[in-house]
Amino acid sequence: MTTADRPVRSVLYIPGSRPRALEKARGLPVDAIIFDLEDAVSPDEKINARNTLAEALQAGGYGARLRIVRVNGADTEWGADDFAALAALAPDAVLLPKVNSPDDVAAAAKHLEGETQIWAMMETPEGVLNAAAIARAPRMGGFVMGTNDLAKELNCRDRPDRLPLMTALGTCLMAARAAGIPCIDGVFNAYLDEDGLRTECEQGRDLGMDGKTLIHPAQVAIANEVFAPSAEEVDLARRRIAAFDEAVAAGQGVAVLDGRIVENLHVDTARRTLARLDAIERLGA
Ligand SMILES: CC(C)(COP(=O)(O)OP(=O)(O)OC[C@H]1O[C@@H](n2cnc3c(N)ncnc32)[C@H](O)[C@@H]1OP(=O)(O)O)[C@@H](O)C(=O)NCCC(=O)NCCSC(=O)C[C@H](O)C(=O)O
Ligand SMILES: [Mg+2]
Repeated sequence: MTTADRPVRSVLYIPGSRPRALEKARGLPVDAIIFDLEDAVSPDEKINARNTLAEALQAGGYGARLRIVRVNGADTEWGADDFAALAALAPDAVLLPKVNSPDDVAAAAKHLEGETQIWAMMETPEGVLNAAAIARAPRMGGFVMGTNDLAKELNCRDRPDRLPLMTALGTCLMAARAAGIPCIDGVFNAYLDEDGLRTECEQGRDLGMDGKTLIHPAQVAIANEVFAPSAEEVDLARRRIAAFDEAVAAGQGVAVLDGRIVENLHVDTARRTLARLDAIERLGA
């Protein structure tokens, strides 16, 4: 399974400075973990967090979960040392904060060896405007929406329907899809509000997001459920494929199911739904 087609329904941030949380994550059913050295870690904990995280990653135990390390920006006093530490941490991907242009990615790529991918935090207006080029930059493996920073930069209001963020979410999603990389939705800050989280996950799923970034274990089950194909979607996918196969066998190019047409492109979507289900089941196994 490549990172482009593996499930990334639940992507949990863990501050690198919290040993208990780093331990707990080994048993959480998350698809991916962002081990954070940036905004979840206070300046006086930065060096300690890097060392604590190195110990945790070297000890291992994270199984098939995608291991992503978010470093501090190259323009900060910690960025260069974070990057230097990556060789020993050997994560699947490094997540760059506040990416503004493909040049930011190219500069980071020069310091990486092996297969390590680069993922980009999409959280600045300039980054969003350059999303298509960033998505095609060297080693680019995925986008993570930074909706808190975006809201700050846009000076927009915090609305439950996220209307002010829709342009940025749609632009980044479009760029990610054109480049064939995943796009993960931003965090829902009220981590004990299950109904609010579910509504926002549903919205992200409706938009086409691949998963949700999370900040607390209590959010994992809802993201895993919403970003997996539902029983109804799986049933419809199977019936569409069967109806189309039957139509083709009868010499027709279009089938009709439940009063709606089914064309080739709907069958592609149906097959993708079933492939997603398979990938989730394989990851669980
Ligand atoms: C929000 C928190 C500070 C709450 O922590 P805490 O008070 O410890 O919560 P609980 O007591 O309810 O925790 C229960 C147990 O769960 C473990 N735990 C808590 N959080 C995590 C976690 N993220 N990963 C793994 N495990 C976690 C606790 O250790 C407890 O375990 P146990 O002792 O066994 O019972 C805290 O959740 C937290 O710090 N969350 C992460 C915050 C974070 O990472 N923020 C930065 C990312 S958001 C961002 O920057 C996005 C982007 O850049 C943007 O711009 O939008
Ligand atoms: Mg941010």
